[in-house]
Amino acid sequence: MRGILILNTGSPKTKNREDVKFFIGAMLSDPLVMSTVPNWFRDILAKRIIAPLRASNSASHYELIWDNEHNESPLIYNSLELAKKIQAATGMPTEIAMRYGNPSVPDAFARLQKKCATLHEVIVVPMFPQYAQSSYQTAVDEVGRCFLIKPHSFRIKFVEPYYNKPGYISSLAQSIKPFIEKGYDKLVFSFHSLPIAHVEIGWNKGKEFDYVYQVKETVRLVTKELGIDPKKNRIVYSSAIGSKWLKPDLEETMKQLAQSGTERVIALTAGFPADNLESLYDIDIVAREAFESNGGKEFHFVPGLNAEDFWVQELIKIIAGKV
Ligand SMILES: C=CC1=C(C)c2cc3[nH]c(cc4nc(cc5[nH]c(cc1n2)c(C)c5CCC(=O)O)C(CCC(=O)O)=C4C)c(C)c3C=C
Ligand SMILES: [Fe+2]
Repeated sequence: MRGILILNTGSPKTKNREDVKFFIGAMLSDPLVMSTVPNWFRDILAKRIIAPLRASNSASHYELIWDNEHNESPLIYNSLELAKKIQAATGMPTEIAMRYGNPSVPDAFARLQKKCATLHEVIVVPMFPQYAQSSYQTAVDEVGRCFLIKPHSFRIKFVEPYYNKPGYISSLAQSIKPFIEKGYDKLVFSFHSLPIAHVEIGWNKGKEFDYVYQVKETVRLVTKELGIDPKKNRIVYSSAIGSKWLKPDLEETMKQLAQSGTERVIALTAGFPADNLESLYDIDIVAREAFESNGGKEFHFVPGLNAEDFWVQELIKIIAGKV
């Protein structure tokens, strides 16, 4: 029997400052995330300097987007819902695991084995449509490390970034279409920003590792699928932590669009299939506020694909490509 592991970055255990600090420290002490800092200094910088400095501000953002009804971060809740639906639709045991924090990869492996004693293969599905060393690579490396640390009675296979897969493109198009039909001036595709140094490493390796190429391909294919005017699109980047990161910036672009007379904007992230801090806070709160307070009239946020039935069906087809 095969099993499925839905893999993502992770979220703090709670929205409390201490848990947020722990999560930020874990993320930033990852050499694939903070790669320009010497090894001996990375942990100190991440856990003792940046995390304590950033934690209160970041916790206040989590406070605004937290799923209080389910007492969970939206990212974890959405991932659990997706896993439940995939398991129900395929009959294959399905679990979630996070690169940082919980649920951890070893725990997810154990739960899959508990669900199925005859498990012979686990298909790992990193929930990153575009490749980045700080998202896809570090997550699959973690799965590899946890797999090799002790003997397992199953093998593992990885789903590759699906930035151009028809099922991802058509799902995005389907989620955007109702907003397009109401009329709009600009369609803003937001992606997580990256340090230029990471972008260059990927670009030198080729298209398979080239974040900006994959971002542009996703947008080109969705535009084609929707049959809309590419001149009304904007690609922007959010969450930059420094000047030498990918631009144009989401918030800055929203201000400029509003100030130059754009009235109706549709905004979404095509870089995160599951809603999280980056979509619910950066787009639906910060970008909305930047647009509306600068004279913009209508701001429409397209929710993530999360556990939408049409996406579940298409993701299963993407996963089946690995079977
Ligand atoms: C496309 C996926 C992601 C990329 C690429 C990525 C790069 C990246 N992130 C940081 C720093 C932080 N990321 C944080 C949270 C966070 N990041 C991603 C995804 C990508 N990150 C997710 C899904 C999350 C969790 C969001 C949630 O809802 O919980 C954080 C903590 C939150 C905050 O304070 O903003 C930090 C810090 C760097 C430095 C980086 C590339 C080098
Ligand atoms: Fe991040």
